[in-house]
Amino acid sequence: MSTQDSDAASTAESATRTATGSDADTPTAEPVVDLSGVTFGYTSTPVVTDVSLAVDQGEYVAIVGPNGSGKSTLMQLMLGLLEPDAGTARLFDESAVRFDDGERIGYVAQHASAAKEMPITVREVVKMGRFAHLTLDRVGDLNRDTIGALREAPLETVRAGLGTVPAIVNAIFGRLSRSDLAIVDEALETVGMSAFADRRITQLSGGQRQRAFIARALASEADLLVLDEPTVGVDAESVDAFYDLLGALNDEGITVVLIEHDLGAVVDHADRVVCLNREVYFDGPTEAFVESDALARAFGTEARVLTGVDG
Ligand SMILES: Nc1ncnc2c1ncn2[C@@H]1O[C@H](COP(=O)(O)OP(=O)(O)OP(=O)(O)O)[C@@H](O)[C@H]1O
Repeated sequence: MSTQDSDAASTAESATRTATGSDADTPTAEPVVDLSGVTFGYTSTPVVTDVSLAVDQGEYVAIVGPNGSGKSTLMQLMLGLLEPDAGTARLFDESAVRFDDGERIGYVAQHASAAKEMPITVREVVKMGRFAHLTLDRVGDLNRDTIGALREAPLETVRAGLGTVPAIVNAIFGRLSRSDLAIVDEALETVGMSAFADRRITQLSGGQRQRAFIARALASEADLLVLDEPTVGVDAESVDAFYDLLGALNDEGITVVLIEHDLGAVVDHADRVVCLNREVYFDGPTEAFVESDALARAFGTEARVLTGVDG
């Protein structure tokens, strides 16, 4: 496999795209995600072994692999939620575990199930995307403890999906400015959820809920969208709409990294595929992935069923 060639091609391609989000005029020269020789195990047995992987700004990368192959673990290593046992993980050119600029990342966690425990509306979920932009002068008379917790909130929001303490959420909703609220409205409109803005998140279909989380990521004006199996449990029509939206965001320069079990969707939408089964079996353009033997090696016979490819 010639990953170097493909890396060079994707780097060149991404360099031609226009950046948006908080760094609109200053495209990042360093990779957005940079894993080098990363090994990690929950026990003494590694579930991710010697993975090196760089994602440049503007790329659209799908991570695929069989169940239990380490995809979610790899994503958590990318985000600094887990620390490598060996190797290095960097995010926006900082150590991933120390990275604390939550506004740059929109993370849609697998199933986003935490929402079920929080009786909040779609609009409130999306407002949470603005928390990372609140500065101390805008939180006014909140007491010291709340401010301390608040400063943790953006990262917590990113890292735990919806893991922000409700009391803090309530305390800071009132601190959002008019322009914050306009951004929230725009994000809702972009994902086609304006009509559902005041509906509780628990009263949505899976596809609608995922769109609400995408809107939260949009409202945060993230440069990097990281999505862990975002279309699980989502009906076919909503999946198409979801991918249209993701493609449009990527066209605007937002970097997309997603784990997707549906290889048909990967082939249709992603520019680059990383095929994982504890180690990297393939890393390159989607077309080359389809023609490679990585599927068979990483998935075994499962691959044909997943792709509908006979060969
Ligand atoms: N918190 C954890 N503690 C211990 N082992 C874990 C933990 N999370 C995952 N594992 C194990 O690590 C391995 C990789 O899991 P991971 O969730 O990263 O795989 P995956 O490719 O995302 O799987 P799936 O496609 O089924 O979601 C599996 O064997 C899993 O059982």
